[in-house]
Amino acid sequence: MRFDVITLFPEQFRILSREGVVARALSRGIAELRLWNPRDFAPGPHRRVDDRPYGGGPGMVMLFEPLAAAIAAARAASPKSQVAYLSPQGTRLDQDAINDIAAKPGWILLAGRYEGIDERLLERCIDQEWSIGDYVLSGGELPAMVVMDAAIRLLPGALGHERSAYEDSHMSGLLDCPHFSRPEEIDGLRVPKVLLSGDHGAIARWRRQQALGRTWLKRPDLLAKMTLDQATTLDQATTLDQEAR
Ligand SMILES: NC(=O)c1ccc(NCc2ccccc2)nc1
Repeated sequence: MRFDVITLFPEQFRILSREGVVARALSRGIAELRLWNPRDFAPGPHRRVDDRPYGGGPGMVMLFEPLAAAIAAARAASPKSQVAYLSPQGTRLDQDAINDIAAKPGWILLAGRYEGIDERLLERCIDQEWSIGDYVLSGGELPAMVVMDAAIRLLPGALGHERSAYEDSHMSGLLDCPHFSRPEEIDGLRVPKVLLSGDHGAIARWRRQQALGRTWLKRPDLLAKMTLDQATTLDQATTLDQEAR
């Protein structure tokens, strides 16, 4: 999978190639990253990439021409990739959206700065607009890295243990179950007995019921997406959860 990122701050992306799942995927060729700086496409001696907004108001707007030229260069290098712009005005991403993103051959990600970009870029050059949440950051670079991390970890071979990506909570539409490791007892707090039983069926059931119970208590909105039959086991889970407490 190939990511082309258009950014005024390419140095920020060094962090991805240093350590962790994304760095390993990049070094193994499971994913590729290429950076494009709009300033390299800005004409004239001053190579301007931003200017004041028509109509007045605070801050600066990223100019059409350098971004359009950078996007065209990235499209030429990655003809199968669509262009996605990271902005608070974009479609909210969730795990389903990330799954779809990870299924594509590549993406050209546009990381905006300042107050945003000239609106005509959205008309002429951008295919999709995404938001990682309802808050404003100083730039689209971190959202771009969030999307890359969430998508790359789903690629075959990216995680040491394949199954852990697909057993993730949000992969099942539920929140995650509790996790425990050594020691068995900390300050009077013990590991649930079922996890020490070696009974993998009981353990799997307990984990599922815990995930259902937690989702019901903390994120009932996620349950709205689930079918009725799955939700009925919820009652059992909540009872079990009360018994376990
Ligand atoms: N919530 C997000 O995904 C997000 C994306 C970008 C961003 N900052 C850059 C920017 C600011 C204003 C207009 C367009 C881009 N902040 C948050």
